Amino acid sequence: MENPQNQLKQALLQGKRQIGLWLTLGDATSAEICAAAGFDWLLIDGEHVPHSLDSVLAQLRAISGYPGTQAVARVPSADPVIIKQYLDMGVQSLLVPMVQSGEEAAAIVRACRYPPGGERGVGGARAARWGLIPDYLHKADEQIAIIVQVETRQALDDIDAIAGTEGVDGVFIGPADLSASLGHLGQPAHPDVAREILHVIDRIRTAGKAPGILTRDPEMLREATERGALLNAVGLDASLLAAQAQNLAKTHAVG
Ligand SMILES: O=C(O)C(=O)C[C@H](O)[C@@H](O)CO
Repeated sequence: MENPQNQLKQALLQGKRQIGLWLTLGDATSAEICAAAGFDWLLIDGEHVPHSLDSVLAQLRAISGYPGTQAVARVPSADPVIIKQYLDMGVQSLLVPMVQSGEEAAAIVRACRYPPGGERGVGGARAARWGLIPDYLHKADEQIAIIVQVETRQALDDIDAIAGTEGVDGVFIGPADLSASLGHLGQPAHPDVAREILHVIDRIRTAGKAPGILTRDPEMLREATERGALLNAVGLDASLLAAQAQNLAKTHAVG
């Protein structure tokens, strides 16, 4: 059995834009429904969703039945122990929130790599198909995509160091937190925020890394894409369900 190729990482290296959806329901069936819908990637959100490791694993398994759709998982924090658990479950594309400096980005890269290049602990696990992938320990690092999230003023101030960190594959902008940090809480499309986002995309591209963003704002999506954003999440599962459910209820409301 071969170590699975990370198709998302390959696509980003080739400069191919990838369209994704944020999974916030924490449920394997809804993850599978979204995988069947045909997105290039789905984000299993371990930061804001009340997940257990088991529910992350169940979603990974559900998505793995759809080879055209890649799973990305967001850890709750940059804790190396949690990163190790996600990687051991078979996550190959990792999103790490709230990265503030080049030093933090370098520590995340070390947490994702086996010695001597890093500090990932060694354990037989699903990632290695319980020992059935020959030489997994020597093949794992190259298939892991490390995507760090910048979403504060402090991170923007160190963007060149963060994006320039060896081993970082992509830098993902979080407009909700960034707008809060820039003094525009709840206004991710505020012109000041939009200006910073486009500038950051330029810096990420200059560092030779893949820029990414979650935005439901069509104008922001268009501008970010034109500037070179490659990893573009365009919606959230819960919001889709909420909007459609409300529409249907309104359509059939009596009285
Ligand atoms: O700051 C952001 O934007 C993100 O990191 C994404 C949010 O966490 C997501 O939950 C949508 O609001």
